[in-house]
Amino acid sequence: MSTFKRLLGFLSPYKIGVSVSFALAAAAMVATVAIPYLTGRAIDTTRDGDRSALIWLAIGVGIAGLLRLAFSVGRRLVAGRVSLGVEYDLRGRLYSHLQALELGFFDHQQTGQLMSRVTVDLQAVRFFLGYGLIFIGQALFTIVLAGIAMFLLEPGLAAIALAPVPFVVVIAFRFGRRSRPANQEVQQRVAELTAEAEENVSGVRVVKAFAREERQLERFDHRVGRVFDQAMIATRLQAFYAPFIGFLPNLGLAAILFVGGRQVIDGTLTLGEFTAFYAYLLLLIGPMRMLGFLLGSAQRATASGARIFQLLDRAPAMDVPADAPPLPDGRGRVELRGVSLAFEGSRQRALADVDLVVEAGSTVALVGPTGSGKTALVSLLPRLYDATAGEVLIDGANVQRVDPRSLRHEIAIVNDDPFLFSATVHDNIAYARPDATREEVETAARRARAAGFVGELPNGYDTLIGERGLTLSGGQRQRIAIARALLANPRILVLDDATSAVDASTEQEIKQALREVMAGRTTFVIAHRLSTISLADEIVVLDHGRVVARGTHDELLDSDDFYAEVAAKGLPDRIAPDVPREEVAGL
Ligand SMILES: Nc1ncnc2c1ncn2[C@@H]1O[C@H](COP(=O)(O)OP(=O)(O)OP(=O)(O)O)[C@@H](O)[C@H]1O
Repeated sequence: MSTFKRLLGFLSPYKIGVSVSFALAAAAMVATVAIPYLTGRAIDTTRDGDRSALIWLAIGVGIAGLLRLAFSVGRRLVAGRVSLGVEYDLRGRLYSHLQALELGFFDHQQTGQLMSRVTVDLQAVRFFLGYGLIFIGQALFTIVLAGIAMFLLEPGLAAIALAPVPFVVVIAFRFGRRSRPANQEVQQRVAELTAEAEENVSGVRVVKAFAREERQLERFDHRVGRVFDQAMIATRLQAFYAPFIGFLPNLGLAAILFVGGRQVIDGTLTLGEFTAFYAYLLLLIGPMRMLGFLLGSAQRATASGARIFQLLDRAPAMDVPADAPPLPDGRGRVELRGVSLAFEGSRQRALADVDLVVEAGSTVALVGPTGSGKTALVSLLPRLYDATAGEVLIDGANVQRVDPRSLRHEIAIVNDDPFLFSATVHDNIAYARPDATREEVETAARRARAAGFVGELPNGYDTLIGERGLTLSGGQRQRIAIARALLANPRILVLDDATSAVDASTEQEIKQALREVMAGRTTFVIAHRLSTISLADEIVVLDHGRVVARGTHDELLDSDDFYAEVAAKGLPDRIAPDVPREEVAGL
């Protein structure tokens, strides 16, 4: 189905509104078309010296004007509602579609590109569907009505006056064909520009830190220039075609002045008829001029529509069975059977044939060099990604066959750079459980060792924290995120470098607290500090996506050279051989 037809589909819930708009537009045009007729009659009446008829004709013009006003106001109100309704629906559809898409989709998208679709493109579509389409209808209706009126008045003159219309139609179509690709490219470049702006703002810290403002400005300028150049191409097309379309009827005007004027002189046409005729022709020029602009907006809407459909047509890649049951009860036993994971667009497997059983309630540390697949492994548990091969089971249920909401309810992940919303501390901690009481929030914060600094914030738990929690330090953000995870009371807790930004003594404190909260739930710890790793009952060593060793810290130090090397090189608090592990770990 063509993009245009699909766009019209968005109007289907508003059939009544659209019909009423068209009917009101038509009624307004009938009133408009009546005015030249009445004016012509009035002029002839002046010649005949009929004063009383003149009054009635003047009243008639006034009434026609008022009707036109009333119909136009009504049409704008109804059409405005349709337009905003389409915008409302489209926003909702786009947003819920984005929510339904799997995480992997977002890995390959620039935020600005998505933003641009839900703002710039959506505006173009809603303007056209709400207003443009009706204006086009109104313009065509005016042309037809005025044409009929002219033929009724004087067919010969009408034929001359309307002679340019076929040319207008041909040129308008040519314009449409040429401007569509030009507009599509403009929209694409605007999206690139939005993406660039978005990156500049999000990356402002790096930009400032490296004093690269000028380079960013240059890049931005380049993008702005690209938009400018392409928009100029579209503007040139518009600048040539739109006035040209408006110019053609002027030829008719000149011809009518010449031919019609002679007929008046010869006495075969009254002055009134001639004036009416002339007024009809003037009436035609407006819509014809508008037609060029409106067709341009139709092209923009189609270009934007194509970009919106690209997004809507991207089906979620993560299958969820229709009647997926919730995760069965259990205490969080995790089993990976022959699991492999290859990220989209990546040739190497991030995980390769991993077999792993983590008993309920135990704590396992994942250790391995950077890029060895630790984060990849834990992201399979809540189905942030799907294993390419093998099965991930939680309490005996394959994660791909249970309801993802109930699954994710039972797993909380804290990572090294947690995202906090622009909301109060309370709301951020209670994100997974908005109904949590202040007392519960405070308990979670205490356990995460966040209560201390939250108490010092200007409004305590009601302090608004800025976008991405910029007003908080990295370590503070991590502690809020730990509190958020604890309040969710999950069956499985994943701490992915979750304490990397807190100082050693705070980490000790958090650890003491974590020992309490880890009791009774399965915990995965990814950490580079030996002190954190030592919290684990068991350590799993990963390398290049494979499990290369597992055991306790002592076992591995003795038996596994790789772990010994990772421990020695990768961990800052390298242990002296004679210091007991508990001491190093601060337990
Ligand atoms: N979303 C993604 N898309 C494509 N490739 C990815 C994605 N996430 C990770 N990778 C790749 O998968 C491999 C494993 O990454 P992973 O994040 O699991 O490593 P890690 O062991 O957690 O590393 P680190 O200790 O640095 O956090 C890496 O080669 C990485 O480049």
